[in-house]
Amino acid sequence: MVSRRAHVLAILAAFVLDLAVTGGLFAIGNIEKKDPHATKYESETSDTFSCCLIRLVVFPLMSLLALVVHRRTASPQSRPCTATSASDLRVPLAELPISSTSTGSARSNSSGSSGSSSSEKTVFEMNLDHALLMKRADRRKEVVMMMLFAISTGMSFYNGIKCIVFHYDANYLVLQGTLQAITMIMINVEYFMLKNVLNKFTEDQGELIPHMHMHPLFFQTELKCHRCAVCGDSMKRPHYVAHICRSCNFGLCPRCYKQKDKTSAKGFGAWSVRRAGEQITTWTYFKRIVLIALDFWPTLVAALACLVIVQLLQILTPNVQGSIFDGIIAFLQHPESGRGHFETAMLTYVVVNVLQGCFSGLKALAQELVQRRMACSVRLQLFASVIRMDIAFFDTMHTGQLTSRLTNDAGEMTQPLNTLMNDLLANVLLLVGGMLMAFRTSWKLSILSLTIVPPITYSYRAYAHWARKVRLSIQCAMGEANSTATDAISNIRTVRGFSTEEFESGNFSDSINTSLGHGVRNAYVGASMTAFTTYLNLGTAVLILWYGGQQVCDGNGQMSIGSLITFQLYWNMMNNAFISLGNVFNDLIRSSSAAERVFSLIDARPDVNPDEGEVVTRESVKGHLQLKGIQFWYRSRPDSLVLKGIDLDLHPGTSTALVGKSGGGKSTLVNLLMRFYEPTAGDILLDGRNTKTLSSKGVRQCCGFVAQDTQLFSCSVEENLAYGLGRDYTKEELIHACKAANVHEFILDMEEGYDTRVGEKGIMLSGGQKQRLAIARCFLRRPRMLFLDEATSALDAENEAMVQAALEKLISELRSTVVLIAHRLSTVINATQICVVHKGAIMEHGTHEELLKTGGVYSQLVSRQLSRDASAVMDAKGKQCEIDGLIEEMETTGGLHLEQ
Ligand SMILES: Nc1ncnc2c1ncn2[C@@H]1O[C@H](COP(=O)(O)OP(=O)(O)OP(=O)(O)O)[C@@H](O)[C@H]1O
Repeated sequence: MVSRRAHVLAILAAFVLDLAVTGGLFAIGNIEKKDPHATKYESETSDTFSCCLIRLVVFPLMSLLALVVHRRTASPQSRPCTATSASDLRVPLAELPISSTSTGSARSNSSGSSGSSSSEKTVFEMNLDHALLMKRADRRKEVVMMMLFAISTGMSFYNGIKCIVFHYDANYLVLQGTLQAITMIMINVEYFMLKNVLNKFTEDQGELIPHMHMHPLFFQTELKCHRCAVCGDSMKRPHYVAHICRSCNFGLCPRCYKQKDKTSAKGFGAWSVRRAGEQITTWTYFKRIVLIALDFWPTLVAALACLVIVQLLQILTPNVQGSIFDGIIAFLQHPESGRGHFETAMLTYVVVNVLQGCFSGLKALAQELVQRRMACSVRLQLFASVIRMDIAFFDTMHTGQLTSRLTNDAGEMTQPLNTLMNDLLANVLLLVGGMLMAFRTSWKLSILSLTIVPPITYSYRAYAHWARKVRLSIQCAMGEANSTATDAISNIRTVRGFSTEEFESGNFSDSINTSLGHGVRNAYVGASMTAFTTYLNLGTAVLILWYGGQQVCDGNGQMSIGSLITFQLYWNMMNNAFISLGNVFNDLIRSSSAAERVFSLIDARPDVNPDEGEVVTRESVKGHLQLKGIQFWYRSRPDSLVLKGIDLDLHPGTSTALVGKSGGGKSTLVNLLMRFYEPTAGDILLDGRNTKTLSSKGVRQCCGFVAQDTQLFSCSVEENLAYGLGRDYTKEELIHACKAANVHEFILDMEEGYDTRVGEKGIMLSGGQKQRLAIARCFLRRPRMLFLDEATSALDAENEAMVQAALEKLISELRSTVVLIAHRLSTVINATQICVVHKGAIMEHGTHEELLKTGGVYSQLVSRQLSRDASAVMDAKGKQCEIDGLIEEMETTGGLHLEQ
């Protein structure tokens, strides 16, 4: 990082150089006093001198003024917030998630932070006030700097015009011309440096919270449709506040920001996916995209070679065209000798065009090939990275956002190659080549024309900076719209059931309209930019034709008609190249926003790398699991300790049932055993080895798992059964597993048997059928460790008994270690040990008989079931099991007649 002092010293050096150049021009003017044109020299040089002095005084003073204006506006003491700004903002603050509870219970409920103090509200208000003041201060600073920019542009134009009317001495022509050109450069360099140093002195430092994110975070309002990178929640109305990183795509909602002082927020580091100290800019993404393209370097080199040839031919064309016109004029003046000149020029023109067509085709082909391969490579990398992420990552990431990154963003971010070659490289070549040729044709006209370059450059830079933010907002809004649509469509039955179609449409249109709003603003500003640059170009064209035409009319041989036409063509070429370069910025910026999202995912690394650690296989594992002092909290809820020191010993060939109230932590425990998450404290040992040292992929390959919400893929029954098996299987094996899970008959009843497609997420099957398929999938796997999370909850008593029997067989045959979570006592009664999990701890454990004897929670549960005390059941699911029991009993006693 360059220090402020270095910036100031650089500006002083620039001023000294400017003064020296002006001194040089002035001195040459004085040497030539004896010349008949001495007065003219003196007046021109003294004029240059006064302009320089104005620059040395006015430029720093204006910058100082901008600094003072910024400081005074940004200081809360000197400018308290007015009624129409910050105080207005304060009023609805009570509705914000982090507002104090003192304002009412409804608010405290919505905030979910009943412990918030009123001082927190003040800090939040202060942040809002500060953000508002900084915004206003920046705007005022920009107004002063715009005035300075207008002055520097005026000076630049003045100097350009002076260059062409200046009476050069033949002896010092090169020196004087060079000094004039340097003066023009210095005017722009000084403005640029002053602006930079001013930004350095006025920039907001942000807040660095290293354990959360490696770049400083800035409090910002109006971030509608942006999502918190940690909890995945959208920023809330009315101010849509977030603490965002200006370097990468990271934003914290106020609620997650409140966790910043807690040590438990350590896990948030997974989101800071950049290497330490790396500053992410458009340029960074640009470099990375180039690096991806380099993977296909032979085709790329061919495309580049063709491009260079095409551009060189294009640069040659105006020269040949000028020669044709000069040839025509020579032919008119001297028909004998002029004809040859004309014919040679025409022949050259034809050859150049034929070659240009041929190489353009080759370039297009090579480029298309590289681009398609690149898109493929990015999508593969992105998916590979996403699919390897921790489950915790998916807890905080919305499916809609992820798919949007895979499809839209991944496609858009590969566009830069096109932009890079067709626009950037091609136009840079045209610009440089055109400039050299233009200087060769008329250096004075060239300097005059170049005066418009700085205003266009600065305008594009400012626009590009602004447009980047707008593009990001548009993408966020589109991502939000995607998420809403995905949510609504995948939960369409719930949406229809609750008649929330209008609510969902409202949410969708909210995001779409936000994106439209940003797009419309972008269109207006973009159009103004186009109009501005068009007028600048038009002015320059008028100047060229006016001054060039005069030189041709003077007839002193300084310029021929052909040269004027050639210059005009070169100028048009440079101009078009320059305008296209502006579009390059826009395209690169658009792609860089997409790249920002894609690379942030490609760079993300899981906390646990599935391939790291000692490899274990089904054959080498016995399945003895030991849990020692396991503690755990979810990263997205670091405040609540879900497991509070669990100790358990699970022997091979045994089954352990986890029972207890909903939310007690049973599924979480199974998730840890499956290594979906790593324990926050304590160790899990597999056959005496800490699982942290084992490859999580290997461990999972020894496991079978049936989740609460049975997950099937949109493919055939057989493909679902063999999913992730990793070995060959026989039809007999498959049928045996299905028979054990009592699913074989039902599969055969379907039209296409094992080839029947089950639909998206198994939509064509009933809950019980899906569960039985998932159990059969586990049986086919013959796992060392089997985890069943309410895997039989949707089965009737008969089916459940059959599955139980199959489980018994699995345990005795394979000596598998089985952990099952169930709410029905009938499911757990035969387990080797039963653990009652309550509020993250194991309250009691033992066999059914042992637990009945202790007279604890378990025995109370059993006795309440037996006494059919419906009001004393443990939970909603407890009620369900009583009803099941009642139904069974009534069926056997003949008291219940079910309609067929
Ligand atoms: N992905 C998650 N992120 C944050 N908190 C979670 C997550 N999953 C579960 N929790 C919380 O952890 C606690 C324990 O949940 P868990 O699913 O382990 O309970 P359970 O005993 O299995 O409940 P049930 O019997 O209803 O399935 C609950 O308070 C729950 O809200």
